[in-house]
Amino acid sequence: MENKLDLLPLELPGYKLERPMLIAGPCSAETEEQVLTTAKQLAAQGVKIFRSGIWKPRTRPGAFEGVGTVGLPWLKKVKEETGMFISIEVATAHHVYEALKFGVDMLWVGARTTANPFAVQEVADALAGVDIPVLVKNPVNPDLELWIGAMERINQAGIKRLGAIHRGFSTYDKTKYRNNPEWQIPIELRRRIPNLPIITDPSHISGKSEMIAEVSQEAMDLNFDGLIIESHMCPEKAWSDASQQVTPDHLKLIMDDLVVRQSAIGEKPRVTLDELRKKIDLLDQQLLETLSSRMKISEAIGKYKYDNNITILQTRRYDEIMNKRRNQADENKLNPEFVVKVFEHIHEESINRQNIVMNKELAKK
Ligand SMILES: C=C(O[C@@H]1C=C(C(=O)O)C=C[C@H]1O)C(=O)O
Repeated sequence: MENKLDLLPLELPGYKLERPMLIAGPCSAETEEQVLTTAKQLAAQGVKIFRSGIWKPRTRPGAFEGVGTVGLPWLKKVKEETGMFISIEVATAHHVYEALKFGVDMLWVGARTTANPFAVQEVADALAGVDIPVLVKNPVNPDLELWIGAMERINQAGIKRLGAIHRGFSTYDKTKYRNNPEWQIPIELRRRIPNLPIITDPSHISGKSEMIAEVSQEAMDLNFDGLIIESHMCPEKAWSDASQQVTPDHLKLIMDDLVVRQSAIGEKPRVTLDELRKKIDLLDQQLLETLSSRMKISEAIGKYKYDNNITILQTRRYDEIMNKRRNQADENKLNPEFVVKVFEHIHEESINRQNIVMNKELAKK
């Protein structure tokens, strides 16, 4: 499928966004005092774009669902008193109209909304004819097409200042992340739509304040364009997402420590990079040849199994292989989880190949 978005740079009036673009502010607007105090502290740290949740989609009923429209005048005040741009999440046409009424500068579509094309279309229709930057969070499920589809809907409504927010993906298993980053998905998004800015949300990926620096650094090293970080004047008292918010002072430390490497490859290091890349090309070639030889053996095994009436899947052998390869990972200084994933894919393909052999043999009869 073609991935074409009609894009303009993600700019705000009178403010050119530079890498890393930073959006910071509390998970939720709670009170006028909390919003203004947090905003002033952030503005003092040089933050230019303030975020705050007004309507909060919650997993279960009964949790704090945001203050709603009453919070919008507080944000307007933030804009007037600090000069920061203000940004909020919208999930319905009503949210869009209210946000625009109160001069919100930038909007984002949340992960749960992105997952629902009807909701995204409603937001897109409400945005028709409006020139405002819109960011689209990845859907909760690791579905790149759904993410791109949501951006296409917003783009088709005429929004050209578009960006993506990578906030990680829900998993049933508990991992060290609140939402698994699955970096390969935003990397693939970058490959497909190179001029689309991608902003990382380390707060929702990590779910804990002490991991935000690490995830932010990873985002920068993957050449993503910005960060959206939840910051609250008093995180432990926050009405939502207390564990993943940082104080404005903590945010400053994170930003000061962040190493922002250049994305372009300069003249001098190119020589060594070229050499290293040649080595990678050669190794990849060897990997492919090895894989091809392995598949040929699988096919021979497939023929043997056909002739001897044996099932393709041999669970005990498969199990033995997986255990061995997992142990060999360490010896080869490889991550065992990575090795297991690779061999799962190899096994799947090996089974497919044997299936094809068996079917061919069968057809000969
Ligand atoms: C190749 C075989 O068939 C299947 C594929 C395997 C593999 O590719 O490593 C292992 C076990 C079987 O499930 C085999 O039986 O050895």
